[in-house]
Amino acid sequence: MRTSIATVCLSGSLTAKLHACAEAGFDGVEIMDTDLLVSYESPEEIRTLCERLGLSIDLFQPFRDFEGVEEEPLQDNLRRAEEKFQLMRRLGADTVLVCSNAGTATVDDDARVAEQLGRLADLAAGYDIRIAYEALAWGRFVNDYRHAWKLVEMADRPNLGTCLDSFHILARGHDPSAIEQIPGEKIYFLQLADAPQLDMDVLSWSRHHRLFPGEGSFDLTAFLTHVLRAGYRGPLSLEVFNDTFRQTDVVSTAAHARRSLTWLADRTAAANSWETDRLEDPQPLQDVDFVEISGNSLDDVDEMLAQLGFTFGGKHRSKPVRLWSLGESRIILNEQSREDSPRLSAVGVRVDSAEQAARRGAALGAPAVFRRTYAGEHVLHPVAAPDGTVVYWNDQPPEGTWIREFEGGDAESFDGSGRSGSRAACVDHINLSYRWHEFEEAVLFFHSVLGLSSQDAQDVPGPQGLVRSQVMRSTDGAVRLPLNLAPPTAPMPARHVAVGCTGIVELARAARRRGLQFLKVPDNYYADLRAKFGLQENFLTELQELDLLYDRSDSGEFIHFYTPTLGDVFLEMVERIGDYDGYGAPNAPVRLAAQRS
Ligand SMILES: O=C(O)c1ccc(O)c(O)c1
Ligand SMILES: [Mg+2]
Repeated sequence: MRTSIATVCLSGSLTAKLHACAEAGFDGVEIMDTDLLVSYESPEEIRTLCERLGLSIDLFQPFRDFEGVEEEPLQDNLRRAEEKFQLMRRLGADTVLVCSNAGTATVDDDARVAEQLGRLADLAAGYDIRIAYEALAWGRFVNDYRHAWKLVEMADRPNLGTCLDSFHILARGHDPSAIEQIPGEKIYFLQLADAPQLDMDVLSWSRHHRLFPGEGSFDLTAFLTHVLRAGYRGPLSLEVFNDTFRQTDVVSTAAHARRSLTWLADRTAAANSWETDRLEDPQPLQDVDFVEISGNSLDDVDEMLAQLGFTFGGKHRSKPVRLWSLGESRIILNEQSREDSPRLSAVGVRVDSAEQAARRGAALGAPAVFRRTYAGEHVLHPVAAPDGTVVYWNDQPPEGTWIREFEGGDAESFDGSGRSGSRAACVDHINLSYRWHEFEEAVLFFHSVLGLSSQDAQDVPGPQGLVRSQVMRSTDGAVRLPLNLAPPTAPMPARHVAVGCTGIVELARAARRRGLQFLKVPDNYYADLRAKFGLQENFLTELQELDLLYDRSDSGEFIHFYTPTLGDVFLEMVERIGDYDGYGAPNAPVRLAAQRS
């Protein structure tokens, strides 16, 4: 697989972009005219730099609005084109992108448009240039790839082909299967972009909200399958217009972009049982092994866990690390940390093969994390998520491995198996928050490295604007990670672990007796609950006395409460009744506001 990327995806000067593309391992680039015209380097200097960096210039995009015009403007368009062909000769680029006319077209006549494209191709032939004609989703008369291909076929020139762009095809809901009817050698170029499903005008959607493959909701695996079945063998090129990516660090965004193509090629090969470009398959996730909270003094967290009814599982025999558990939920407190305040620092998941999972992570560029282990200790293979949260894979039952390294736990109720108490508790979900420039990369990481799939994002009103919440989960829901994105200037929301339990009302009452203060819920909330659900008065009073929150769906009920925030982390206890499958989203504004006051 050859890979390429449009320079418009990235931030900075053209030379900085080219260096970053080479460093990320791309084979080539698409250069947009604007990137060149704002550069002080001559076309020859850019050509030499690309050669030195091992990058080919796979596509150049120098003008718009060529075809579908009357003869007089066409003459001027041909003149413009010839100047750009001369420039391409200096640049060493041999394929030019011509987008369907979105601005000046007045002629809706396929025969005349095909004839005009033919004249352009004949002019380009004198410069050994190929024309790749692309249907923009908002083209005036040509906005469907099948129409663009028909015009190319009608013009019938040896140096005229088409450029397919997944965004224009999938955003319009056009069936991509007809791609297989285009001869592969006539598909001159392939541009790939994912996008979230948005209900907005397609031009703004395209210019601001495209995403790298694996981060949105387009079925790019099926799309690429059609293109490869057609016989296309050119580069997979990313053309992702996105305001965030054009502001983030160019080197890390280029690496992030490159990983999205590794993921897409792997999943497409896997879906078709092709041998090439395959990685190890993602390991199905069984459940959450543990969650780790770090900080250099975690006494407050110990106290809070004891108040919640967690059992002390012992101290690690060689490190300042402690274990607490409630049922199957295990929380590790790690004081080997330079950070003052507690933060959620690691998540362990259980899989069939930790080594295979680690190999897939490495192939997708997830940085390996070194954690000191001593003789006889279970060796894990952690990697870092984009925000630094460490992810561990474990393929052994916890009682057979790392649990044994903890000594001096509460033997009465802690049976050494990692389980404690009789409550059927487990980690229900882990809520992670991201800064504006980390979010998409985190989605790609959890999707590609851990094999989690995205559910539809929701916007939750917070005190400083909408917080985007997107749940990533394993197929059976055993591992669920709601990811939160705060508005750019708002403080980062704290992260939290939600522990599922039964008998939450008694659990809350016992925690109160042990002195735990919950996050205070306003009385107005309970008046609203009464109006919304018509709850029994004594149940409502019980909820209110204990600061419990409540939600109900067609499939069940949800009762939950939050602890105060310690440093950057807090806990939530949740009880799911029936088949309730959400996260209490209607209550999130209450939590976000309470945490700010
Ligand atoms: O938004 C645009 O103008 C634009 C330009 C070139 C492309 O290949 C494209 O997909 C969109
Ligand atoms: Mg395009």
